[in-house]
Amino acid sequence: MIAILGSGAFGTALAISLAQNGGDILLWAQDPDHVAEMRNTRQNTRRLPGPRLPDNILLTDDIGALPADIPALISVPMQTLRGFLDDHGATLGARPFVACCKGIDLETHLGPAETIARHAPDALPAILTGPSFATDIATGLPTALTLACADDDAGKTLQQSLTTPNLRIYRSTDTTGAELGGALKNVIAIACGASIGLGLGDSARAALMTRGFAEMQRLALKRGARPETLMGLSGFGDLALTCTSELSRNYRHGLALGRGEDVDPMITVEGVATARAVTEWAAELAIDMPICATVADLCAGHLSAAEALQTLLSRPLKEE
Ligand SMILES: NC(=O)C1=CN([C@@H]2O[C@H](COP(=O)(O)OP(=O)(O)OC[C@H]3O[C@@H](n4cnc5c(N)ncnc54)[C@H](OP(=O)(O)O)[C@@H]3O)[C@@H](O)[C@H]2O)C=CC1
Ligand SMILES: O=C(CO)COP(=O)(O)O
Repeated sequence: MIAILGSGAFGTALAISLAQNGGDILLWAQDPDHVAEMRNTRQNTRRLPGPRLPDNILLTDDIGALPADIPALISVPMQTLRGFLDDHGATLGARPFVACCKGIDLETHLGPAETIARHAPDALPAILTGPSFATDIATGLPTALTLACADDDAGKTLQQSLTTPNLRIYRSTDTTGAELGGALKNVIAIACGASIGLGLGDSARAALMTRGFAEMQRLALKRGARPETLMGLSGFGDLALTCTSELSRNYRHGLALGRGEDVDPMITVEGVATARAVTEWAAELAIDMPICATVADLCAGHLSAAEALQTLLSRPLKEE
């Protein structure tokens, strides 16, 4: 049995895929009405309308009822992870906690696996990340993800249990590289969306992706990440997906800003808070992150998309 805590689009998609392996999947939502709705309709109409929830997905709002020892996949937005762990970490006790979110905490500047290590000290922290749209996973399209866990034996066990016929899991011990790649690519996706929204074309987007990747590497390597992790699914792979697809909420958020359209504050767009967190953090570490800083200003309304473009284009010329 595997528990998935958080019934958003991603948690639900993972539950549907993992259910193919035959064992029971416990899917927890914080709202009892949401649980009742999913039980009655066998669909998650609020967050992932369409795909049917197989019968071996057991729905619950009782987090205290989780069997001991089974891994808990935590699929809540990054800015709520710390509060979730403070509320439920002790109840969940010692077991693998697999973070399924992407971002950097605004207050602590920690990524998901680091947040688990700090706020749920009894848990074994791991992270599941990489290029994957919830709708692709839920509809059975082939998807490859990285499972990073510093304890390689525990990582191997998780890799086995999270692999499904359509979900191919690669393993890493570099949790820092995996969590920073997943967090930072969302910020660059907002920049790419904005450039397309402004009508700047595909060449400008390729430049932003490349220079954005240079920023991702700069910060991650300084934090001790391994270069090959950044080149892998959780870094380059997810950057490529998110910067080029309108299925991405981060990319669509940027598109709207570029076009001067309103954005919906109820949609989970992890790159907005992460842009701010990473800009503050990079300043503390004296790392140059001009694209991330410009995205932070754009999202905060301090710059228009056209001004953001001008900010980047007017920077002093430098060696690549
Ligand atoms: N969607 C995707 O394609 C992918 C998403 N991810 C990552 O997964 C994470 C979650 O995203 P996603 O599932 O899309 O988000 P959604 O917006 O679809 O759903 C967020 C879910 O989190 C729940 N939630 C929010 N705060 C809490 C809390 N404090 N305690 C318990 N539950 C809470 C919400 O519950 P409620 O409805 O009650 O508010 C909701 O069910 C993000 O970090 C995202 O980057 C990763 C890969 C793919
Ligand atoms: O992380 C994702 C794809 O890997 C999902 O991207 P969005 O959160 O931008 O929709």
